[in-house]
Amino acid sequence: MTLILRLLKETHHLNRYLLLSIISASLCTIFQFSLLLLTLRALIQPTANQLWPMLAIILGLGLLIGITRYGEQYSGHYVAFKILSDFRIRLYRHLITLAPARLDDHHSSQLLKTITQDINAIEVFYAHTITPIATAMIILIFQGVVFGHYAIWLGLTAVISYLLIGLLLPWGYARLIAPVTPRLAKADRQNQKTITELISNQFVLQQHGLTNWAQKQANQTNATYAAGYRQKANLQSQQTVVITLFLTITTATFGWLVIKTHQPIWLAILFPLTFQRFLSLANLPGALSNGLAASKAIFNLLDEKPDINDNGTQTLSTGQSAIQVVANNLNFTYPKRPTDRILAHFNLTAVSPKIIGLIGKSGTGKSTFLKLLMRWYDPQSGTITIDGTPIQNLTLASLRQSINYMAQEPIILEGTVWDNLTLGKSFPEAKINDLLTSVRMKTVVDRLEHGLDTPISPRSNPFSAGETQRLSLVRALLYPSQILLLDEPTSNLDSINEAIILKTVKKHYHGLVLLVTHRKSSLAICDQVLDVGSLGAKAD
Ligand SMILES: Nc1ncnc2c1ncn2[C@@H]1O[C@H](COP(=O)(O)OP(=O)(O)OP(=O)(O)O)[C@@H](O)[C@H]1O
Repeated sequence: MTLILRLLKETHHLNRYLLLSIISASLCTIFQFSLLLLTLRALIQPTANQLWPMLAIILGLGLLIGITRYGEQYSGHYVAFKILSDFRIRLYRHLITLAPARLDDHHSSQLLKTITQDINAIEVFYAHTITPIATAMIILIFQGVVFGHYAIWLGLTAVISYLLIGLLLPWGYARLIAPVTPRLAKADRQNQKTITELISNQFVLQQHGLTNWAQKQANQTNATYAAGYRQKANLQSQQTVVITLFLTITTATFGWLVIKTHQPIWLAILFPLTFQRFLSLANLPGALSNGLAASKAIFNLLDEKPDINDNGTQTLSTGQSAIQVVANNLNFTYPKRPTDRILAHFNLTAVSPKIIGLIGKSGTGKSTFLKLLMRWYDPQSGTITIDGTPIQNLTLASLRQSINYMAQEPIILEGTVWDNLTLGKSFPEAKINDLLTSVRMKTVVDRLEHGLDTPISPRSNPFSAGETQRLSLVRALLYPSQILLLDEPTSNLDSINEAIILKTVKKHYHGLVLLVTHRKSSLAICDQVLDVGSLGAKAD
């Protein structure tokens, strides 16, 4: 209930459209009911002198049905699409405050599900629950009163039948289906994950003769999913059968009452045609349970507090070339692994212009220190200062603009080669060509049919790993910054690529470079080498 109230509160600005949808839907059903009633009455009890007025009324009702149906669809879809876009925008905005830390942990696939599938489920929830329930209640009263006007027993039978079919049965089945839905969703996720892994890791599986084993795993998760799906489908078919049975019984009872109370026979024909709005409620349990589960996931994400705040007000002056970074007595554990201390009393001083190599055993915390410097996370205690200013006192924008970060896996964006280098800012082509020449990429790019205008994307990248890394160095050099963080940028590359990258950095970069590396050959360009283990990073 709290969830539903919060959903309504969060979308209160759309309430007038919801109301419009409910009013249009109710009017539409009232006009349909009146049309059926008048037509049946005219057919079964024809009166010659009423033919033309009757035809005019029927035509008028037809027109009104069209208009109100349009109003219902228009406002319903408006609410649904607005909710879709509003929640997406809110979630994206919120994610920007949570990222990069939130995307740095290992649950980003769940996050993507929340952004895509869960928002869609909320949209379905609004489209298929609130308006249908409210409309059904209005129609229940209206049709109950109309039938009651002919005979009180007819009115009562109609109301009880509507309640049974629109409320009690769906509610009963909702209780039966409720435990199955999350189980099914979990099995579905597991199944998709297993199959994706089976396909994407096929090479490794074949190499180790594990294809059959992986296939068995996939069959098992698939069987669990299929069993859950069958259970849900069975319950839903059962519900359809029970509803049909109830409809038959209530129609027969109503017909019998019509005869008993000497009412016109067309009332008995009209009655079974008046269930449309109540039958549509039968699908409610599915939409409701999916919608509630989805809103829970979305609200959990929206309620998540960022690991860092952006309360700093100072900015770094961008012009100066010399810069000093000091880490003083840092203590840090990742929020998700609070018992695993990564940095303990960690100290480091680095002054530009200099290339400083950071070395240390795998997992000691070299990349972690870079993440603290970029403020993906804040340390539990200790400070990092740049030119004497604690980085918490700087605006995030200023801090991050003063740092260029190149990771082991270069980032390729959807767009042309030019877009990927310039990130939308305008640069003289000669400057780009110069840098491309420095990293020996000019001829590689020129060989492409459309040169710098060639479209590339993470899925369709015509460059090798080394070439992509060299392009991302050009991007880094185009955007001036005082600090360049290189997180094992050459570890996947051959010595030629490594040499090109390091020589270009040495030649073109005049700020402070922190180079995390395991390769002895990379250390040759460093002015200073620091072993993070001796500075306070995790010893084992
Ligand atoms: N987002 C995270 N959440 C929890 N633990 C993390 C996270 N990122 C890294 N770790 C853990 O922190 C420790 C230090 O990782 P880090 O990547 O800083 O080490 P590293 O010295 O750069 O290692 P390598 O040389 O292998 O790249 C590791 O044990 C790692 O598993």
